Amino acid sequence: MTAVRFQQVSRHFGQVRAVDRVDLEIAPGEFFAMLGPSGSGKTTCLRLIAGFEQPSGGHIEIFGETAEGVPPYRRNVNTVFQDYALFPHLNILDNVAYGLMVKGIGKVERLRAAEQALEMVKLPGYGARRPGQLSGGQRQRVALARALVNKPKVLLLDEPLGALDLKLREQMQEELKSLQRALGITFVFVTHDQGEALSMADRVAVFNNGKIVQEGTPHDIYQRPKTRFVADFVGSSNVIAPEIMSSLGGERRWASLRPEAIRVGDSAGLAATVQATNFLGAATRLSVETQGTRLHVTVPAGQPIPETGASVRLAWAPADVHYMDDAA
Ligand SMILES: Nc1ncnc2c1ncn2[C@@H]1O[C@H](COP(=O)(O)OP(=O)(O)OP(=O)(O)O)[C@@H](O)[C@H]1O
Repeated sequence: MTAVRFQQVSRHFGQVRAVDRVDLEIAPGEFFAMLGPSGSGKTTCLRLIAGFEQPSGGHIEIFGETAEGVPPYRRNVNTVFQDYALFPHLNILDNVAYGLMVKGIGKVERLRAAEQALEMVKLPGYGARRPGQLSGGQRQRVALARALVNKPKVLLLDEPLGALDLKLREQMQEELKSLQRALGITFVFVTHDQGEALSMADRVAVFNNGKIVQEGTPHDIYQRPKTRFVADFVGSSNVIAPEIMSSLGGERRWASLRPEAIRVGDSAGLAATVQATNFLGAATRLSVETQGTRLHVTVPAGQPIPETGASVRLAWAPADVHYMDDAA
């Protein structure tokens, strides 16, 4: 059984092909990330699963049932929005219980379920407050509890951590991941943050121009990008032109080379000049120039950092060069 299946699904808005013949299969219990730049069609895909949009073409199934024509509230799916969409005039418990009230569940039962959901997201006892009395991270948890209380089979998350500062975002990434494991619910997560997708997801689909350009485990996507677009978008790889690869003794094809795969020394290797150094804390990022091409190199903390303007030699293991099928 597949949790979510897209067969040649499209969604057009006038001339815009927001989603363009997408095939997709998400397994039950999977943490699936949709990653891509702004306007690449991720949110529209999520809205198609939720039922807020209908496809212009193709077929969608959710747990084996045809989704076309089924309204959002009849799908076993809930969405957590980036802006959380909490009701400011209701207290937290009523916010969380709202979906159950709409379904006609009695007061005692729905408040008990809402309390449980608040415990799940580590906010027990916060029920009497109003959304305005909570921090951003706490509001985010309430939004999550409000979706979980409905016991959806698929939880859709649209950039749910976008409004949080970095530290809180990292903490919530871990919490979301462990909650997902504990509950076994299928999570479909939209983000334009490659670090977030790679660290949280079991599988990632990379979107560009309404299409999935690559799909795989975070490791696959990072280590073996199929195209220049994926190499560039997922983790700032060096993309090296065929002429340069062949002048370096490699194949005459486009290749990607991760900044951390390049070693900097002063004896053997490719001659390069340091153009800039950028201290990042755990590492320093160098920008170097060689044969008219600029490369990025990551030097881990504790190793000597050459000065700007210094001549250095670059080396890497041939196995770290990843040739790409397609130059698009
Ligand atoms: N209701 C709409 N009417 C017209 N065009 C739309 C509509 N919704 C989305 N689009 C267009 O469809 C394309 C894909 O949008 P979508 O929101 O799915 O992208 P996205 O990858 O989620 O981007 P973001 O990260 O900015 O949310 C964009 O060009 C967008 O302008």
